[in-house]
Amino acid sequence: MKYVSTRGQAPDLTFEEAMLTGLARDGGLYVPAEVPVMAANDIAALAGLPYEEVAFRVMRPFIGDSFTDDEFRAIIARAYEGFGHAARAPLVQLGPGHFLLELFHGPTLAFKDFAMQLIGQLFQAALERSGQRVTIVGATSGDTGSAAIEAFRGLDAVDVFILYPHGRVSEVQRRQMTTPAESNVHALAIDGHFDDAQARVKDMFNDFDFRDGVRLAGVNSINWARVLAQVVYYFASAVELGAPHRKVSFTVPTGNFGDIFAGYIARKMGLPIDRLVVATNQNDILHRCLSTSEYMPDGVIPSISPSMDIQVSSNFERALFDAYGRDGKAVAQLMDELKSGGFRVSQGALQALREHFDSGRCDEDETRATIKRLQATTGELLCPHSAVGVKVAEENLKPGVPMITLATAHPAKFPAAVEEAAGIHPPLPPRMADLYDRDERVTRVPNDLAAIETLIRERIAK
Ligand SMILES: Cc1ncc(COP(=O)(O)O)c(C=O)c1O
Ligand SMILES: N[C@@H](CCOP(=O)(O)O)C(=O)O
Repeated sequence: MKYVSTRGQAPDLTFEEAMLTGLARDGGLYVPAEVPVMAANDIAALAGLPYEEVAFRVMRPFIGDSFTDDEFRAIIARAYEGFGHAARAPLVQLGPGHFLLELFHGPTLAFKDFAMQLIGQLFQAALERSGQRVTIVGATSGDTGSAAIEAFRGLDAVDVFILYPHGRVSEVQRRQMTTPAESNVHALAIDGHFDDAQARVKDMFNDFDFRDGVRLAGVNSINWARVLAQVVYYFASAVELGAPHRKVSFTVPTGNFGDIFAGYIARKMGLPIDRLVVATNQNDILHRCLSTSEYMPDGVIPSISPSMDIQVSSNFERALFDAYGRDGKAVAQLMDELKSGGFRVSQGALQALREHFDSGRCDEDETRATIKRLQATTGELLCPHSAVGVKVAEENLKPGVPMITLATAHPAKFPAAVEEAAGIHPPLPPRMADLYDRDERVTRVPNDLAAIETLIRERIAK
């Protein structure tokens, strides 16, 4: 199994190489050269299996010989043993034909744990084997950072630096990143918004002296292994509702396009997905692009679903690569245009995107109203991101095709917004009850590449 860059100018890599590399050296993102297809009877055979076994069967073809079957099974078992629900990703019915996939039972209460717990184990196994050390950098609007810190804290072979936008994450998210005491964890609060943090991370990957000097690795969804781990719950939930004998649709609260791209991969693998619906908050660049073909970032507006406050959506590049017939040059051209303001997707590529994706937008009042209404009618207390998904899903229900909305975070990560909307304060699980009493450790950094690189070099030299 080989991985190729979306910009066509970087060397092809194995799964393990792509995982440890993060961003391709031409600035692109790695994708499988070919997506393996699962036969309908192999999909049907997933019914009733434990989540871990579904994970093994779905991901195995992408791993090549990077890990043996026994190693990979053991890694998967360790990754999910700390989840607070036996089903890992339970499905709850919200109404006729509408289901919620609860992805927030992992250690940091967001869907990121599904991938991050797995790649924490994969990195550890690969680094032990090679005896190497790496410096992980990540940008976060709140959830990737806490999940990465939880997965990598205390690991000898890794220093982990997480850039989050100062003042723009929830207090629970911030404390999850700033309270771990392990010395290999470094929370950095950047002056700017998420897009700035993500741009600086990509700049570090494109600065080869720095990249090679500190052995840079990435854990954002630029890392293919992140996306792959998320493909699994599309299979697990669709099979629970009757796939492959029946089609299902998914609505996905979307920001960086990683989670919904995982659904797109599941569809390419043969899972009968009818529609993949992109749900955005008021930072609706993806909805606008799919509606009008124009991709023009116009500034991030802070919202009550802060993890989706993104205008430069990293994984959209992977979807564009396919939509442009895997033409790396065309993608590189679009990304150059993005640097100078934005781009317009060609009619052919737009049509290709619309074959898979629908989209919708949910504003702040609608988000609050959805949290309140769902709590009153179903008893389900949604986080604001999941509420965005539910509202957009309701507008896209189709008779005869079950809709699964991804619930991407636990309401307790966003207690202020949830309480304002529903009048209920969602408590943290008991294991996190002392989160507000723990000491915080964070470094404020300017939105300046050289300053951030200097700080990282100094910290890892200690
Ligand atoms: C709670 C939550 N919902 C939705 C999203 C959007 O997911 P993606 O960036 O994969 O589109 C994020 C951030 O990634 C998130 O943290
Ligand atoms: N919403 C994310 C943003 C980063 O996304 P990623 O999936 O590319 O890591 C967050 O919570 O940090």
